[in-house]
Amino acid sequence: MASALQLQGVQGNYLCVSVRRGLHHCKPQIGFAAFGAPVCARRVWGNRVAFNVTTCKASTTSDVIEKSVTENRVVSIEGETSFTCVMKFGGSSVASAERMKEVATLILSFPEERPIVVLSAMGKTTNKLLLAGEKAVSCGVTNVSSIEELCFIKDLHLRTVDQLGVDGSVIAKHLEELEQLLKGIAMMKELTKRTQDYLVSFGECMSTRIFAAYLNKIGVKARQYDAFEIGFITTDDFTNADILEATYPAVAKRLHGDWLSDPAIAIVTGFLGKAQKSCAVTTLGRGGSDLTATAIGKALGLPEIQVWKDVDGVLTCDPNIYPKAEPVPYLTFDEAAELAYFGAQVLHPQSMRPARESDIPVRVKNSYNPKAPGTLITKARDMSKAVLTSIVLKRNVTMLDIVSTRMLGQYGFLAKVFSIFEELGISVDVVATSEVSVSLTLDPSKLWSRELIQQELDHVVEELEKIAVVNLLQNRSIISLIGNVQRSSLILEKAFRVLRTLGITVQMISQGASKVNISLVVNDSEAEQCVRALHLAFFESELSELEMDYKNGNGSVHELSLGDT
Ligand SMILES: Nc1ncnc2c1ncn2[C@@H]1O[C@H](COP(=O)(O)OP(=O)(O)O)[C@@H](O)[C@H]1O
Ligand SMILES: N[C@@H](CC(=O)OP(=O)(O)O)C(=O)O
Repeated sequence: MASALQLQGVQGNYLCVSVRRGLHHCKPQIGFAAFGAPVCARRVWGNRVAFNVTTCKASTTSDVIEKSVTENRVVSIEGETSFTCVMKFGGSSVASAERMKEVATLILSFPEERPIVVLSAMGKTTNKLLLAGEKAVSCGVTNVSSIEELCFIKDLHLRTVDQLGVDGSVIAKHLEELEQLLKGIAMMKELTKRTQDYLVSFGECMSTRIFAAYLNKIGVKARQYDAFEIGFITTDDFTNADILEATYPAVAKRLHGDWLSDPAIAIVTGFLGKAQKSCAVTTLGRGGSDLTATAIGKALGLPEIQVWKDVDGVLTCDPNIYPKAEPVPYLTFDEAAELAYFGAQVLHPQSMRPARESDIPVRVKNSYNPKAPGTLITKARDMSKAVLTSIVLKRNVTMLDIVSTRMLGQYGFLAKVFSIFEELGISVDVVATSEVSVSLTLDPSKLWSRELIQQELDHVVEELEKIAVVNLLQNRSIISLIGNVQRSSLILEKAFRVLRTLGITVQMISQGASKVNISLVVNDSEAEQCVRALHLAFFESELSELEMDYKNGNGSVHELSLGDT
């Protein structure tokens, strides 16, 4: 019974709690009565309740706090007069002075919100910083000042400051330090992952300073924060760090405390953290600002997390592969996580975790088209009519066919295979097994952190060959069909009809335990064509379009009857 309540914190006269495990369907007092506390509900939103603690006995309140703490619940501070939502704007949304002005207008168009704003670096700044770092390794100290990417970054940020009419001093020190850092790299002729993280952090540090200065200039009180200074504690895995639990109470305390003493919109650097052991700046993996936003949402127990992009939400496939991709109105956390993990660039693979843990809805919106409804991501949705939600492509995957050299029925074969991957620290994506063989795919970049170099692959094969016959197949793609796997027969029937018509051989198929994903492995060279044809079959019901597309193809177009889509 006690586990029905999650303490959120005390603010002023209010004690805010999340009511969990179904109790939110009951009156909040019932949940609270689990602690025997005679209190009256002040305000209810979602599954959260704010109680006026001045109307209940102080000793009762501290009992609740103590009990929650000793039961090891997350204690975070939330208050009804503090922030109301987190809004994350990606690089494309803040790529120029013009875009920053539009984002400011957009934020101010929600006067009822008191947002925490998470920003990425401007435009392609992170890529440029990475390139500048690479060039610095070999260009020599005297040539650093003329590295093309450094000049571009300086020019972009100084121009933006100028066009927004804010004081250049907000970024002057950072630009100077950035050049010094690149000179240091040139001198050392080496760019470690740790230095690389420090290097790319300049992007978010500058975009947030410029934007906060602009808001203040137009009379909107804003305060800039570097995530690594306000409690974002991560592992020491530079370039792909993981947020640690200690982050949530620390971030909530800092942001909430500052609001209480001096209310201002918070402008926080996305993507960055502070390593627990070394205390150096870390990054959360490419696209990591989404994760910063959901972590802040969880820390403060906010009612909604908004992620603003340059597309009308999560789409039915990558619009760069197929421009007719359509927005998906609703997704579950599981679907969104799977989609992100299997390569949809639109969301960071880990970003759904904090939102799911705290059951906070995530809205993906378009900052270029704010009226579009976007995608709402929640714990559950009506799946009764859902078949396929989205098609995702992950390219440049390596596949391994591993056949045991032992007799049928040997136990421990799979365990041995996977222990080899564990020892070598290599992530496996998709797996299909029979009694004596296993086919699997390897993540080409270990969650975007580094390339699986040939040397490593050779080493894997060498190890596996001690127990099996191994066939290594490169240049493969995983096509993930994200949707209602309860209807897998329908999805597979339709998908295989499309692929047969195209003359494509599927080299592996796997249905994940998550129940939202069916993965097919094909050759890289065939993958985009497959995605387009599958999109046509699943999301565009006009048979005439199919006929137009396939009339010159190998198979019979009339076989591609769409059935119920
Ligand atoms: N399924 C998908 N839905 C939406 N966008 C996708 C999808 N797959 C790939 N993308 C790409 O992701 C981009 C948005 O993600 P990202 O560049 O990280 O945005 P931001 O920088 O604004 O955070 C889109 O412009 C689009 O090209
Ligand atoms: N700037 C970082 C972090 C990020 O989240 O960027 P974006 O929101 O533009 O994908 C990157 O490029 O990876």
